[in-house]
Amino acid sequence: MFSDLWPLLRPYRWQILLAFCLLSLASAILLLVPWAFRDLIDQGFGTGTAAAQNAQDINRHFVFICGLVIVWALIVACRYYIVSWIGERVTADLRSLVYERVLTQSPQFFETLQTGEVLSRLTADTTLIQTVVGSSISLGLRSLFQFIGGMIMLAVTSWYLFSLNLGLMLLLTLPIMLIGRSVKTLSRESQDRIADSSAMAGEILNAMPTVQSFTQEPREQQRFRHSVETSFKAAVRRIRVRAFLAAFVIAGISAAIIFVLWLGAHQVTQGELSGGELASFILYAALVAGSVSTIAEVWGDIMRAAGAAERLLELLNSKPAIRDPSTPVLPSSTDMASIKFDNVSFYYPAKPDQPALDHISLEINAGETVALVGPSGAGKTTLFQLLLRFYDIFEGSISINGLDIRNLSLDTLRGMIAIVPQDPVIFSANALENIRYGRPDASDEEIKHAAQAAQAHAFIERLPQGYDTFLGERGTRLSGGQRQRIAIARAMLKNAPILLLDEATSALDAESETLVQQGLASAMHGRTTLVIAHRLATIQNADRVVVLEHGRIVETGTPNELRRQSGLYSRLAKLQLDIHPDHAPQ
Ligand SMILES: Nc1ncnc2c1ncn2[C@@H]1O[C@H](COP(=O)(O)OP(=O)(O)OP(=O)(O)O)[C@@H](O)[C@H]1O
Repeated sequence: MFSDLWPLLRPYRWQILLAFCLLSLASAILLLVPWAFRDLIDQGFGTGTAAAQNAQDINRHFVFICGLVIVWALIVACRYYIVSWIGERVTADLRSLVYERVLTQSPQFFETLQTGEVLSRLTADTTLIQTVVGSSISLGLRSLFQFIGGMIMLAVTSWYLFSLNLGLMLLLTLPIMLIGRSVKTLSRESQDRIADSSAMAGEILNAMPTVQSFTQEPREQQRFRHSVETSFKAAVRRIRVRAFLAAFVIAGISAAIIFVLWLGAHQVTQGELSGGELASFILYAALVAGSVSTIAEVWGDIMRAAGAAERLLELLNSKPAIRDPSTPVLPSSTDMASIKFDNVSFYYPAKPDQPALDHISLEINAGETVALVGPSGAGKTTLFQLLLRFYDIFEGSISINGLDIRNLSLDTLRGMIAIVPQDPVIFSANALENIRYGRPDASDEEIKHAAQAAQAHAFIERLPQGYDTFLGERGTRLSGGQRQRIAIARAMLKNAPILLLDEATSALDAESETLVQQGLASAMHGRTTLVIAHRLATIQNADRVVVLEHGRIVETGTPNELRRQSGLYSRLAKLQLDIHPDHAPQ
């Protein structure tokens, strides 16, 4: 498990080595202290020497001990700094890496994993790992050194007492390991529950207006409380086991040491051991006991982090379903684009038995405007998703300029397409930056030009700080129609050869729609455009209309041709256009 994290630690191996050296040094110094005490007791208080000599010896020993402690403190400070630095660094890298992997995932991934869950992994799980890398491991290693050193010094001081002690401790190891393992499982469970509540909160906070308009706040609070309680219970299960582990370790080790000391005390009375030896044995034993209880604690932490690491590695190792081809083909031209859907069939992974598209064949010439029409759920948006290669098709092929899109790099493919989605996203930035999202290197002038074409310029100018006005998270300060116009400006700025409009003007009033249509008409000029529209009035200028129903193409032709037939289009046209004589085509 932790070996999988090694690539993250590798760049900092020199810092780790330095920390390791400081750790060894600090432990070695600490181990010298009881030794100095032994000398102090046995030689400093030694009988038969002159009182003045005695006092000098005591002073010398104390100066030595003070010196040791000061050096020790300095080394501890350096080690603390380096180890915490490594912990923070590795966590920061891990967060960025996980985020980077998540960003490359295809939509299918996000269908099953909620964003709140990803956020919880990015924050809560990485924090656990930070605790372990940034403190627990160093604490554990220090204790391990102290433990090993302490045991060696115990052996040097009294072999007999040491071997007894060692035997008793070995007996305790197995149960400690077993309990540690169950901490890991319980920890994973508790992290999972925390992620559940984050996911729930994330979803609800994104839907506050709906929650409040249906006055569902008490119910949502209840649901969240329930979820938090579940994660609390999972945490309590983990804490219980850890508490038991701590009690077991402290009681077991202390009992072993006390037993050994009891024997030692008898040895002193029988003259087999000096008072100083027993004193230093006690100090070493205390050191060993202290380090064992720290190791147990750290072991619990490590097992807990192992649970978190498992969840993070799942994210790190999940391969995106849609990947670049190993040797992407470079298109000869990206200025113009013809599109060909050849016998395309597609099922969404979540609905494997119901085709979203069923043997679709459609050729669109460069510069042509094709409107996609059809009832809700007919598969219009799906065509866009497939063209952007958000999903791979099961049968047939999609090509641009004669090149199968699976042979193009995702950057090239998506760079050739500008889309105005059904529900445009506005980022928490100002108007200028929101439009610039379409082409990050665009100048302010180009942005304003695109805004003018999308009929967004006038309303942006009227905002309190014009183009510098912050549009709020998810564009809550804009109306639906204004959001659409920002999205249209963004797509226009991208200046790509293919333009996809998914009900791009559905939220506009008739007047702005006419204006935006004019802007769009100039954007469509020379571009291959696919327009999804429910309002047939908006697609009267399309070169061709393709009518979809149940994932199949049922009619194609110019708007006027289709109106003259007695198919689905003419039925829809009768319903929509004939009752709005203003919009009826001439
Ligand atoms: N991510 C998804 N997972 C599973 N099924 C999906 C997914 N997205 C869409 N579908 C289904 O695929 C079918 C086609 O959906 P699509 O969004 O392409 O329809 P549409 O013609 O664009 O509809 P509308 O006009 O309402 O936007 C529908 O039955 C829909 O339920």
